[in-house]
Parts: sequence; structure tokens; C-alpha cells
Amino acid sequence: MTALSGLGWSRFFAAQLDPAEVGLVPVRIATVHRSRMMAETGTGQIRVYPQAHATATEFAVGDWVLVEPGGQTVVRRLERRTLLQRQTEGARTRQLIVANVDTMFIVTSCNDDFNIARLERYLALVNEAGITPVIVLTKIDQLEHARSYSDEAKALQRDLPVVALNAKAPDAAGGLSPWCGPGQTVALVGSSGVGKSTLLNALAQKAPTEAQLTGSIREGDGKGRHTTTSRSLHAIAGGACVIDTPGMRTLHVSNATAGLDMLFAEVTELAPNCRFKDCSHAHEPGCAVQAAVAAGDLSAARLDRWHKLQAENRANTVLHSGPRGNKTSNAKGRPR
Ligand SMILES: Nc1nc2c(ncn2[C@@H]2O[C@H](COP(=O)(O)OP(=O)(O)OP(=O)(O)O)[C@@H](O)[C@H]2O)c(=O)[nH]1
Ligand SMILES: [Zn+2]
Repeated sequence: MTALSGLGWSRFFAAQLDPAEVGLVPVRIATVHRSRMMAETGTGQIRVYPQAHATATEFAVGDWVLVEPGGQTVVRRLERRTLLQRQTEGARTRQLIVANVDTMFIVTSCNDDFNIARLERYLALVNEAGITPVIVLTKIDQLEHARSYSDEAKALQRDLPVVALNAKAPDAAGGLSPWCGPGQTVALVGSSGVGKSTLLNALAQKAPTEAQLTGSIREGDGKGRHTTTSRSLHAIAGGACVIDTPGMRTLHVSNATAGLDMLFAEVTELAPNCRFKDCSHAHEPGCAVQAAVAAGDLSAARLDRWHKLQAENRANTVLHSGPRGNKTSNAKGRPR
């Protein structure tokens, strides 16, 4: 394993290099501040600058960029595998949160933190970004009754991987190893206190060499309070790396139409069978979705959450007028 693959470098990025670019050095953006960025080289961090015509806000933590050997100016940013972004209130442009994350561990504990509606929000955003979601249920050692959190989590989305573990157990990282191979980048989200730091430490302790730890894992005071909000990259067990994403604490669903369709695939697939093409699945005659609820194939509560998230997505998605006055969503230029 090379130092770069421990930072998430993979064939997807290597394949993008032109023959003319073989002399350039790939580095990975670890922090972005106004005009200043720090990048991981595999042996340490260097300061890098956007090209003259660009600004740092066009870059996201996790981006791979090419620099001249010994240089600090970005020559080119490589195409992203995935991009998590969000609409900040009142802003016309979208804020880039993190790029090139392969797997998002959505962490929740097997207690009152477990909240289906919130997990669905995370899933919609993670799906939309092109990231593979994995639900990680922590604190199984503290389960008081036999409620099947795993079954409830699996029902949230088709083929959704769900891993239940005790984050404090010595083998905690083992359950996450399928997503932590060389060249992989993972990130964790979840509420305060669910065990994200505990899991991070479990993953980091199994890193092949201490020297590969390129940053401190815990940017806090040990009581769950974060003293710094800077995001960074860390090498972890199995040859993968993890990116801190504190920016995922607010969960407005916007520009997530495809992510919602994937989350609610059973509803999405029924819609073409409705009598009306633009059926809202609320009160129309001949609605295949309502029929599925009546037949007991779809729960009314799930459809209710579908309605709520659809409405929120519509309200928060900023529409821009395209060149010919055609309205387009600013997510990926999908026509609406
Ligand atoms: N018994 C048990 N305790 C756990 C488990 N996971 C985490 N804890 C404990 O729960 C508390 C909170 O864990 P953290 O890892 O700090 O939670 P966090 O998600 O990082 O929280 P923030 O830093 O506030 O975002 C700690 O006391 C952990 O030891 C688990 O699976 N089982
Ligand atoms: Zn319908």
C-alpha cells in the first residue's frame, strides 16, 4: 500500500492523469479556509493555493488536486467521485461540504437517539451525494429490551447495510472493515454522544503504523465538546482514511430529488401506475401508492414521511433560470 492509497487515492483518480501530467504531484485537500487550503501529501501537509482565477470556495475537503513538484499552486482539480453539498439559508450558491467520500457511516445508538425520520434525512442527503450509506447502530451492549433496531433500520432503504456493534469492544472496527479497504474514504455522521469518537479511535488504533496518522483524531476536550471545527483527513484501519464532517449537523433536505427517490424506491416505483402522471399520492383516484397503503404493502407512516420530505425538498430547492429561461435545479443541472 502506498502512502497515497492510505489517503484514499484509487484507480478512479489515477486514470484521470494525462500523460502530460505524470510529473505533477497529487495531493488531497485536508482543510479549506477562505483563501487558504492545506493538503495531505502522504508524508505531511503542505499549504496550497487556488489558481489565480479560482477561489478556495470552489474546493472541498477531500478533493484531489495536482500541484507542481515542490509547488503550492493547484494546477488542476481531479474529477470528483462524490460530492456532499448543502444549501445554506438565503445563499444562491451551494456550500461544498466534503468530496470523494465513498462510504458514510450514519451512526445512531440503540436507545432514544434512534429516530427513523432523522435517519431518512441523512439517507436522502448521502444518496444524493453519490455516497454509499451504512447505518451503524452502537451501544448494543446496553440494549434494555428486545426491540429490533436492526430490522427497523434495514427497512429504511432497499439493500441498506446495517451494522450493530458495541463501539467500546476491542473488535469494534472489525464490523466496519468491508468499507475500509485501501483507497477507500469513509466519514461518520450522527448526533452527539452516539459513539462517533469512540468508533474513530477504534478504527485509528488498528492503522498499520502510528506514523500514518496524519492528524489528531479527537479535536475536542474529551467531553464531547469540539474546540475546533476544521475538517481533516486521517488514515485508519484497513488502509482507508476518514474525513471529519462536522458540517452535517443541520439536516435541511434540499436539492435531493434523486436521493429521495432512492430512499423511497418502493414509492418511486409505484408512481408510474397511478392514473394521473402528476399524482401527488394524497387524494387522487386511481393512486397506486394509496392502494399499496390500503393493501398493507406500504405503511401510512412511511408515506407520511415521504410527503413531508418531498415538500421540504421542493421548498428548499432554489431554482435558477437557465440560459433560455428554462428552470433548472442547481443540484446537478437536472431538468425539473
Ligand atoms: N456501552 C457503550 N458505550 C458507548 C458505545 N459507544 C459509545 N459509548 C460511550 O458513549 C459516550 C459518548 O461516546 P462518543 O464517542 O464521545 O460520542 P460522539 O458521537 O463522538 O459524541 P460527540 O463527540 O459529542 O459528537 C462515551 O462515554 C462512550 O464511551 C457503545 O457501543 N457501548
Ligand atoms: Zn399516486
